[in-house]
Amino acid sequence: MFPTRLDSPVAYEIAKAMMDGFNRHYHLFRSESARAKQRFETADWAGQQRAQRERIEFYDLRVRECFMRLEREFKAGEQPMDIWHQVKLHYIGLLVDHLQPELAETFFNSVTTKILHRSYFQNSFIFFRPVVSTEYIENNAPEAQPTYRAYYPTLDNLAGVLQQMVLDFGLCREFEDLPRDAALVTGVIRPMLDRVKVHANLQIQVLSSLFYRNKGAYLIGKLINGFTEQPFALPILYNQAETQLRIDAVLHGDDDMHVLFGFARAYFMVDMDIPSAYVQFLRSLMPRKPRNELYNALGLAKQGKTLFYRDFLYHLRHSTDQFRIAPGIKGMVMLVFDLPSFPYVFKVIKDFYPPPKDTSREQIKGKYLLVKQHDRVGRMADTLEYSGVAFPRNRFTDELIAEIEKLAPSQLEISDRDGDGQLEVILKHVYIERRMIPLNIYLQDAFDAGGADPSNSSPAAQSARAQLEHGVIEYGNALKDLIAANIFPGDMLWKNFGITRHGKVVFYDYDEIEYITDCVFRKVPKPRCEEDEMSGEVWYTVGPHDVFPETFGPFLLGNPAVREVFMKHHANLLDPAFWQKNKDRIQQGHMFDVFPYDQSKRFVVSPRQSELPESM
Ligand SMILES: Nc1ncnc2c1ncn2[C@@H]1O[C@H](COP(=O)(O)OP(=O)(O)OP(=O)(O)O)[C@@H](O)[C@H]1O
Repeated sequence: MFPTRLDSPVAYEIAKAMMDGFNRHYHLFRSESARAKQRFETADWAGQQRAQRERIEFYDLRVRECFMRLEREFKAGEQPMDIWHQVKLHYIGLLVDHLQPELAETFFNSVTTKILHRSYFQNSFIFFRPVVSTEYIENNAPEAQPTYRAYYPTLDNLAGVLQQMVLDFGLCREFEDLPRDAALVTGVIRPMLDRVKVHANLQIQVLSSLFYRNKGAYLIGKLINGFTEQPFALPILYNQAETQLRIDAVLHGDDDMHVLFGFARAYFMVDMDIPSAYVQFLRSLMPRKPRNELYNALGLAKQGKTLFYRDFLYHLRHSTDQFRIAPGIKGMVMLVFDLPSFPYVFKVIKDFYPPPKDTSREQIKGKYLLVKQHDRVGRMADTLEYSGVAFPRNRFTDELIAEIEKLAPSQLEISDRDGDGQLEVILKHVYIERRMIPLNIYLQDAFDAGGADPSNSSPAAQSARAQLEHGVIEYGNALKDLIAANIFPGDMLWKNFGITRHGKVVFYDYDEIEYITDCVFRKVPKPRCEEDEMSGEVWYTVGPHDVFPETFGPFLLGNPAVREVFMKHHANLLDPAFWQKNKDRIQQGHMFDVFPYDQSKRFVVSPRQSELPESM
């Protein structure tokens, strides 16, 4: 299919313009990420959040810019296919020795699918899989940083080496007491080397850029001894007076790392020359984490999306089960389905929403976009948004097809789009997110196993009680973290939250989300007369942004065991004054800390804690 001669000058020019477009994108993306260091050093938290939000837009802006240049300068859309084939070969040539070839391939796909008719990108014209390897890429420029640095401590000088390792990041802000912190870190790391043979290769490898997010900077590395590798992260935060730095904890082991890099958190800002090398290093720390999620965590969401789709197609080819309506209570706004063998759910916005839902497709998309751009503080699932997704028809249950036909007919096409004789289900617009156990199901399982029955003391009932307690406490913690992030979930029912593999409660129903600062928290007014008191109806006027926290109880706390746990840990969530106090703080410009790790891991819990919503 490809030409044997590259004889078109315009083809080279188009390829070059496209590569220039990508290089400009990565340059801007990287500069913005690199500036995170300075924002951290000057404690510019509002700037850090703004940059995190704005950087998400960069990719689409650059794709549009490049598309317009190609149309303007080369009438790209009118070029015949044999010229496009030459464009691709030239582009591949330009990828040799490129430091971000996989990202540049994705950029080519984004631009060409905007220009060319669908039939071209069906026939493998775009990069369906990587053409250029990302292995062993190095930047040999003299000023280039290596991807990671290695340190060779002994058992005796570990603290000194750790101290040097931190200083090598050259942060222009003093530490309160770095020798103290290095000793504390040593206190956690040193026992990992107790009772094991110390091998000749004992070393610490650390990625050469810090990972910035909100008010923290994270040093990411691993301790290697023999064939054992122990991943760790050191969060660097400000002290209480916000004048000097300190190391706040040592996060280590699988769970800590997965929570830090979780899919429900904002993307990190990292100054990287060779992102694939960062991903490879991170994967050595978290081998079970899909590469798409690591690219996402690094802010390279388009690459994450590309890799997710490749993983998905690969999974489809190597599985035989059928898509089905997702377990749990059906949504009023979203039609949700999943493939049992695959850990994600697919969400389609319905065409009709029954009362009391008063919304529109555009409003719902707006809310999902808000979440994408907002700091998700580990409590709101990230979503991947796709349009025109095709699935094999024979993998859909008839029940699911009937459900889509009934509830979202405008989104559905069943056809043989690419003419290969296979019927496809093509969905116009889909959100995809990690599958969790809906919290209502999680609690129901605990009830079914006797967790809410105080007279049952069997081991199964005790473990169910622990499950119930964990779910309810974590639910309240999730609400409080959302408050800290200025988010009011709107619909707080258990079914709108899920439990992750690591036991975190995460919110996933965004259509009624509001900023806390837009809400009006009110006490339920006192009845004016007996008639008011007896009335089953709401007798007082309610504004569109009014929220009455005292009324949450009847919806949430019908079960006495649930009520008991909730009231013990989170009674303040039913108090309008609590919500109002936090709203005031946010309005005064305060940015709460949200820690991607358990409080018990912190070296010092500062008095600042008492100012925060109570879970934190
Ligand atoms: N990430 C997920 N993991 C597992 N199940 C999910 C997930 N997202 C949604 N579900 C299931 O699909 C149902 C509906 O999803 P969702 O709450 O997003 O829809 P909705 O239409 O916005 O709901 P509502 O009617 O409350 O507004 C949930 O109650 C849950 O059972």
